[in-house]
Amino acid sequence: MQNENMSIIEVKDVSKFFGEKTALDHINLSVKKGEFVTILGPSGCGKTTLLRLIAGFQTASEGEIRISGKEITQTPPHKRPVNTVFQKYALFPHLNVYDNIAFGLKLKKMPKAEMEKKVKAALKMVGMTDYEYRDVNSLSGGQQQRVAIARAIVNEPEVLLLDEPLAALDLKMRKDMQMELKEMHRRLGITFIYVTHDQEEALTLSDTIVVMSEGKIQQIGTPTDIYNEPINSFVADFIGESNILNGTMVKDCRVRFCNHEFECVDKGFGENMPVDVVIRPEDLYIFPVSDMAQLRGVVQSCIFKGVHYEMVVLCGDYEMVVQDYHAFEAGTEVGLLIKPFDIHIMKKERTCNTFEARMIDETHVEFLGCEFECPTVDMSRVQENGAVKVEVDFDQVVLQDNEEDGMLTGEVKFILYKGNHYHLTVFSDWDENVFVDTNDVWDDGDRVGITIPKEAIRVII
Ligand SMILES: Nc1ncnc2c1ncn2[C@@H]1O[C@H](COP(=O)(O)OP(=O)(O)OP(=O)(O)O)[C@@H](O)[C@H]1O
Repeated sequence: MQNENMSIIEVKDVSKFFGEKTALDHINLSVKKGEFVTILGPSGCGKTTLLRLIAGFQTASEGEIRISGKEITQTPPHKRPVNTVFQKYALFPHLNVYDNIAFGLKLKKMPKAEMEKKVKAALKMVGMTDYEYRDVNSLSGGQQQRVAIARAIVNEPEVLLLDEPLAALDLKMRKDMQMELKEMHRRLGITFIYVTHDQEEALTLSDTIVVMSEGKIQQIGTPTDIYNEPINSFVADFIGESNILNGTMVKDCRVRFCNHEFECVDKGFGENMPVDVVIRPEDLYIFPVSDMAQLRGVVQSCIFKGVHYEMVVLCGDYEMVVQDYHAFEAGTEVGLLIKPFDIHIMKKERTCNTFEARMIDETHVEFLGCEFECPTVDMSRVQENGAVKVEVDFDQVVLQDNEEDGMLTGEVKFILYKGNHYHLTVFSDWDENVFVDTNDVWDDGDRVGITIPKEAIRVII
C-alpha cells in the first residue's frame, strides 16, 4: 500500500566503519518515490560508500536501510529493486551494444521477442536507436555512458543509482548529458540517486540535494534552499562562490562586519554574539563611490566570466568578491551596498579549539596525544584523574612546513577564506581536528607540523 509520498528509501542511523576509519557517521535520509536526489560532497566524504550500501555492494556497520518499506540489509545486490551506473562505463568490451543491454535480461531467461522490445525501448530512451549492433569500443565516452544507462534501466529498477556517471566526459558532453539525464528522469518516472562532487551539476539536476562532509550529512534541501540558506559555512563555501566573513550580531537585525554595522533580517542570535556572515557575490551592488555606499573599496582585479564580470574589491583589509554585468577596472574606487535580505547569518559552530585534556602536573597538560607546557594551574582545584578542558584560540596555533618541527603532525583538510584570513581545518594524526586562523597560504592536503605555544593554552577546570 504505497502512496506517492511514501519514502522509497529510508536510511536510518547508518554508520560504516573501515577498521578505525568512520566513512559514514549516523546517516539519516529518506528518499521519496520518483525524486531526483543528489548526494554532493568533496572527495572522501563518504558519498560512494552510502550509494554502495543502498546498492548492496557493502553492508552497514550499524543502522538499517529500507527499500519500499522492506528491510534489505541482508538482501544481495541483484535481489534489490535498484540498478547502478558507475563512473567508468563498465561495459563488456567483447559484446556489442545490444548484447550489453540484453545481458541481464538473458540471465533472467526472458523470451527473445520481449527482450528485443525492451532493449529497443531502452536504446530509444537514451537516444541511441540504430546503435544496437555497434561494437562498444567504437563509441565515444558519452555514447558508452548512454549504453551503460540503457543497460541499467532495461531492468526497470525502482531506483537508479548513479555514481558520478558523467565525471569521465568532457565539459560540453557533460552539459548535454545532464540535460538528457533530467529528461530521462522525467520520462521514466523512477527514483534517481545521483552522486557527484560537482555542485553545479547538483544544482542543475536535483529535486533534493544532500550535502555531505566527513561522513556526515550537513544539509538536506532543494537546490534553492541550499543555495540561498546554507546551514553553515562549509555548505556556503561548497555551494557556489561566497564571501564568508566573521561578524558580530550586535542585536536582532543588526550585524557588524568589515568594520561597518548593517541592517539584516535575522533574529534570535543574542547580543554581541560572534557569527559567520555569508554574502553571495551577485548580491553585492557595486557602483562609482557615492554617499549611498555602505562599504568603500578599491577594485583589485576584474575578470570576464562569460556573462558577468567578477571583481575583487579591497574594503579596508577585507577582500570581497563581487559579480556584476558592468566592469569596474582594477584601481577604481567603488562603493558597495548589500540589502538586508541578502545578508545570511550563521551560528558559529565554535569560536575556539576545545580539547579534552589531562593535567600531568601544575605546568604540564596532555591533549592531542602530546604533552604541552601550560601556564601554572592550581592543582587543588583539579579532579583526581586530572581531567580538564583546554581552549586554544584559532590564531594561536602555529603551522610549520616541516612536519618534524611540530609538536604533532597533521594534514590540511579544508580551507575557508574569510576575506582577510584563512580558516583551516587540520586533521591531526591523533585523529582530532585542529582549527587554525592564518594569513599564510596552505593547500588542501599539505602535511604540516602543528605547534601550540604555552601562552596559547587556557586550562578550563
Ligand atoms: N574499502 C575501504 N576500505 C577502507 N577505507 C575505505 C574503503 N572504502 C572507502 N574508504 C574510506 O572511506 C572514506 C569515504 O570514501 P568514499 O569513497 O565513500 O568517499 P567519496 O565521497 O565517494 O569520495 P570520492 O569522490 O573520492 O570517491 C574515505 O576516507 C575512504 O578512504
